[in-house]
Amino acid sequence: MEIRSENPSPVRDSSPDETLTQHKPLRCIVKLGGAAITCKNELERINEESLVAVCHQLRESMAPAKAAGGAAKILGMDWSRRPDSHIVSVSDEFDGRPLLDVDGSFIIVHGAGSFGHFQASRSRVHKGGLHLPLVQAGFVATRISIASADVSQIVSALGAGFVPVLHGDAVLDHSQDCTILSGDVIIRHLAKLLRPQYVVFLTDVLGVYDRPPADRNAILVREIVVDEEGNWSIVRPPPEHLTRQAEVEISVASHDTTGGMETKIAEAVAIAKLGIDVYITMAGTEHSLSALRGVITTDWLGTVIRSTLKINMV
Ligand SMILES: Nc1ncnc2c1ncn2[C@@H]1O[C@H](COP(=O)(O)OP(=O)(O)OP(=O)(O)O)[C@@H](O)[C@H]1O
Ligand SMILES: C=C(C)CCOP(=O)(O)O
Repeated sequence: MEIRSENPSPVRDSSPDETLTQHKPLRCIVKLGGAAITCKNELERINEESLVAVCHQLRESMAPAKAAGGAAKILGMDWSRRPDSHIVSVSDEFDGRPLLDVDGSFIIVHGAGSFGHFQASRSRVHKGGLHLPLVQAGFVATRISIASADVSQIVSALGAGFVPVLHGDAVLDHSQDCTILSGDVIIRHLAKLLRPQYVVFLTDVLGVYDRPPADRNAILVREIVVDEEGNWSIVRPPPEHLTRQAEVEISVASHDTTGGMETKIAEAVAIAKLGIDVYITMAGTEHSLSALRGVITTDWLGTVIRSTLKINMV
């Protein structure tokens, strides 16, 4: 079974030789899904409660063992809160460890959610046609709707101990001149280049269901395996427990320009094929914290997507 993303990928695939070397191994690439951190059906509205919860969990997961779960021991230098002052604020517990004292081996990619998708879908930027005035206008409007991030220096930023924060965008494209590049696709390419230990997709539902989760009979798919060819199959619950056996039915919001859950599964499968475990779960829950830590227990709720090769090796 294979799901193909509707959008052509504007990012060129790399050969294994192009795998980038870094100072220390990348622990995790995490997607903060737009469905979780924004109110995806309301134009440009952040879901602050969810975003704050996710940020706390990220900080907890990234903190070195000494600080995990305890008081933050970080040298703060946030001038943005005091624009007329150059005073450096130092947390009371500061004990001489360096600025940004986090385990820097994380990359965060956030979804657009209610930013970008509305503008892009109204002007059909994801379908190409940059010569059309409406598409040109939509291309600009989409880019204005989300703040920019410098993607080109990810490895240097990691090497310097920073946590790169990226996002999808309206981009120029070889095959249809312009399109919308999803954060989900960016993650697949980064995973191929940087080989994180695991990848986490946080969204507004617990994982992949056998049908749209709005259906109250929908069943959570707990585990999907991917073979060497990239074909995937559900192993937990056993397919015979599912109404549609090996298939999942997916609905995508009309203003979603990047394929919604369908794209996420396709990208997650491609990542798992590389031998990298992928966890999809709900943001701001105990399950997202476990996923961010890379510690999955039997009572964990979410969808694990992993390679059959890895399972055979265990
Ligand atoms: N079979 C399914 N299983 C799981 N979720 C599904 C399914 N069908 C539809 N969905 C919907 O997919 C949505 C999550 O996908 P979506 O791409 O919107 O997530 P996101 O990554 O958080 O958002 P964004 O792409 O804006 O960053 C959920 O809101 C859910 O209702
Ligand atoms: C500008 C847009 C709409 C980027 C979309 O990225 P995604 O929400 O990660 O799929």
